[in-house]
Amino acid sequence: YHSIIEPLYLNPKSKIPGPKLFALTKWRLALEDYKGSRTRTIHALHQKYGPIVRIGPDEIHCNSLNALRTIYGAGSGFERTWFYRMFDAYGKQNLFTFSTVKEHSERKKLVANAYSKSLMLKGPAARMVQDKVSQYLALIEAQGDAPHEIFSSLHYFSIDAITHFLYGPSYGGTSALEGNVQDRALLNDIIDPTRRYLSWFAVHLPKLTKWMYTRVGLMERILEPVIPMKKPTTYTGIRKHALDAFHRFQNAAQTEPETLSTESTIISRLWKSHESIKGSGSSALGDLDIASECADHLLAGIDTTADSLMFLIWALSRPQNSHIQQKLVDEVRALSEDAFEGGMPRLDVIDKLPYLDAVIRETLRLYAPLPASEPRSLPTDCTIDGYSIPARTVVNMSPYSLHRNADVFEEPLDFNPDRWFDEAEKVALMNRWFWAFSSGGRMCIGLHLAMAEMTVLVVAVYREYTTSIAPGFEDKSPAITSRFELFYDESVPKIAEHTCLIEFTKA
Ligand code: HEM
Repeated sequence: YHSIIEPLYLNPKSKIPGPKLFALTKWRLALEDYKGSRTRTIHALHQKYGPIVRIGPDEIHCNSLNALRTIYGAGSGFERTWFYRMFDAYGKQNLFTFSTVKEHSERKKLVANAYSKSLMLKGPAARMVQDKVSQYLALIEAQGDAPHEIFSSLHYFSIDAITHFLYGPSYGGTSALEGNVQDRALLNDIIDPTRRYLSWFAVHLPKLTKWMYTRVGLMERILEPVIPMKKPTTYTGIRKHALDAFHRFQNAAQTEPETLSTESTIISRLWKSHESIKGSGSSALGDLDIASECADHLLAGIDTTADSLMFLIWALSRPQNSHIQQKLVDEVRALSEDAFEGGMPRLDVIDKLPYLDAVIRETLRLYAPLPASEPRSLPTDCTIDGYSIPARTVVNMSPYSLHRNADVFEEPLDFNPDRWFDEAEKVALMNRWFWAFSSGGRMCIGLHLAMAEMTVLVVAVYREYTTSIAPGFEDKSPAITSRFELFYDESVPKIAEHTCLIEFTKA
């Protein structure tokens, strides 16, 4: 009764279309996760069953504007699920992992202003981005005519930018672009493919995973050959770097508090708030809360921006897209000298370049760096797309499926920035389906920082260079890891994991 009759015939979710085996056991979807085919399989289920599909006994997946508003609209009341708890750092929750609206909005108030568009366009953050882009150009220049591996170099760029934004140059800002070996090594555990198995274990067998990774001595040695990812596991180095940066900052703040008044970093904002409410009875931030918050933004800001930039440059470099690259080159080379300061693009000017915007938007549509589902749940019953959904059902939507709806995006697998110049009505519809940064209260807080990094780098690169695919890389798609899966361009025959070879030719 409990295993078959109730889930398949009596549960309100039994009315939702979908394959019976997925409705009977969560392990059917877990198998797709293990194979690394979750997102593509769910997309195929939508194509077969329609905009709402049951993907587990207590889990559904949606693909409609109506569901998007109901679940992810501002004030919807839907909460992040336990799934996000694997992003806690040092045993503390943070913006990414809070589930309740109250906890989340209290924390968000402390940092939201620092990520606002107006602060990003001018001031220290904009100068920091220009500085990192100029170091990126120096790296390409130093490479000469040899092909350049942009997966790594763009990760150097993104880690340097986000660490400087969070901690400033003195406490945790990295120098990977300038060749610092230790800082570059922080990225080593990101490229280990076994990180996908570790994610699978952490999500599907969390207690066993925790047990395996906390053993010491003989037991640790016995388990070593069977653990999903050898130690150090993903982000171990980055989390340690983040904690060290926090301690350096804490020392400085305690010994020379006057340094704080000149700092505009995220860590200094959190510290000031921590100091101002300490002892006042309100819930002050603990030391590790600050460390966890910064570590989380650090992790959120590395792969996302680097992976998007890599796909953007790769897509523009493909021979079939040379006309697209040419339009972008024409736009950025037509900019007047006023659009630059110290040789670097001024963010407040290039923010409004229409073709650049379309290229970035199209990259984030087709190659969203976080393409997979974003699980949420509601403490009460609700209705989605006409179906009754019991309280605490896990509901999901994904950029991958939203961005491949052929009724909205014609020829969805084509990289075509020109689609964003279609009739106003069509563009308005595409914008409503565009979901790379999520939406509502839990929308990406780093959106404007990411856009700043991408726009300055792309303008600076295409003002000075044209790019093409390096010989030997023509039939390969670069590929990125997101959770348990590898994502790449599905129309290209071969995959090159975590590598992308590009030739830069000076104008
Ligand atoms: C192209 C670049 C980026 C994309 C496409 C992106 C996308 C996203 C998405 C889809 C989410 C929601 C995830 C979910 O609910 O499962 C998110 C949340 C978040 N992102 Fe980004 N992100 C990018 C860059 C950044 C950067 C540079 C930062 C730097 C701080 C950042 C910080 C965050 C944080 C802290 C959250 C949690 C926000 C909250 O819950 O209030 N992201 N991002």
